[in-house]
Amino acid sequence: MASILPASNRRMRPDKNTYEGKRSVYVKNPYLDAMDEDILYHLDLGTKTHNLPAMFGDFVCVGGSPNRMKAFAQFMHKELQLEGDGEGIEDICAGTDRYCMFKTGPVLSISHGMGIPSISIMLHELIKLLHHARCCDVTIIRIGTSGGIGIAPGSVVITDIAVDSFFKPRFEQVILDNVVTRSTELDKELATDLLNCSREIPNFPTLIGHTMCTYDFYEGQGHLDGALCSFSREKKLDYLKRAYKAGVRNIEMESTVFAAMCGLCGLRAAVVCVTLLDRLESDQINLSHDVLVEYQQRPQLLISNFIKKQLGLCGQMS
Ligand SMILES: O=P(O)(O)O[C@@H]1C[C@H](O)[C@@H](CO)O1
Ligand SMILES: O=c1cc[nH]c(=O)[nH]1
Repeated sequence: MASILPASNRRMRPDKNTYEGKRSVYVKNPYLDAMDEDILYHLDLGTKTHNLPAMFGDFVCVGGSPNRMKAFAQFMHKELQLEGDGEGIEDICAGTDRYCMFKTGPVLSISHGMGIPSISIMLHELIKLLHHARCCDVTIIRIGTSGGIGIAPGSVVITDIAVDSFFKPRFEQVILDNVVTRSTELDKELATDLLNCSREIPNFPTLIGHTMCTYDFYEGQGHLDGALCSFSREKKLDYLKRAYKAGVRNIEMESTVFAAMCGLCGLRAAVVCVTLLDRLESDQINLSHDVLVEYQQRPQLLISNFIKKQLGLCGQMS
C-alpha cells in the first residue's frame, strides 16, 4: 500500500526508486530530476504549488466518466464510514475541466475520459504525482464499462491480460517516428484476489478473461451502428467469434495503455469492467437508466469490498 507519510519521514535506499521493503512508483525519464518544478498541466497541479505527499493514498481508482468517479468517491466515503456525508467532496483538479480527482480516506478517484490518448495523458501526470509524492506499493484499478462477448450483460470481467485488435498482448506506442511495443500484462495475484472477493457478493456474476482494447468505439469494435460501416454483419460476427476463441470476453478502449504504463512504472494494476451488452447479440446499448446505473455500480461495489478487506474492515462488507 502507498504510504502517505511525507517523503522526509521515510528511509530511501541509494537506488532512488526503492524504499526499504516497498515497491515505489518509477518514472523512467532522466530529464525529470533536473526540473526545478513539474507542472502537471492537465491536472492543474504542481510540485511547488501543492503538498503532494499529503494528497495521495493507498489505492487509486480510475474510470472514464467524471460523474461516475465522483459517485465512487462518495460511495467510498460512506463505505469507509468517514466523517460527514461526503456530499461536498472537493474536486482536487477543479482548476481544469479535463479530468476530476477526489480523495476519500486512502482512496484516490480520478476520471480519465474516453480512449487511449486521454487516459495516457492522465496516467503520465498521475504517475509523476505518485512519484513526486514518494508513494509506495500503489494499487491502481480501472473501473469501467465494456461490451461483452458471449457473456450475459451485467457480468463483471476482471482482465488477466489486455490485448489489441489483433488479439495480441501488446501496446504499440508511436514514439517520434518509431513504434515501440510494450507488454500489457496485469497483476495476476491482484486479479485472483479480486475474483475471490467477488465470490463473497451474492448474485454477482464475475469472471477473469482477456480484454480487447480498441482505438475506436464504432468501426474499431465491429459496430454496425456507426456513421461509417464498411463491413457486413457476417464479417462482424466472424471477428467477434474469433476474439472469443482467443480468450477475449470484453471490449473497451483503455486497458492496453493502462496495463503497459502501470507495469513499466511499478504500479500493481487491475482492470475491472462491467459488460453492458453481449456484442454477439446486439450493438445498441438500450438499457434503462436504472439498470445502467446499477451495472456501473458493480465494479465499484467489488472494489469497495476489496479495499475494505485490505484495510481490515472486512466485517463491514456490503
Ligand atoms: O470507463 P469507461 O466506462 O468510460 O470505459 C469505456 C471505454 C470507453 O472509454 C467508453 C465507451 O463508451 O466506455
Ligand atoms: O460496447 C461497448 C460498451 C462500452 N464500452 C465499450 O468500449 N464498448
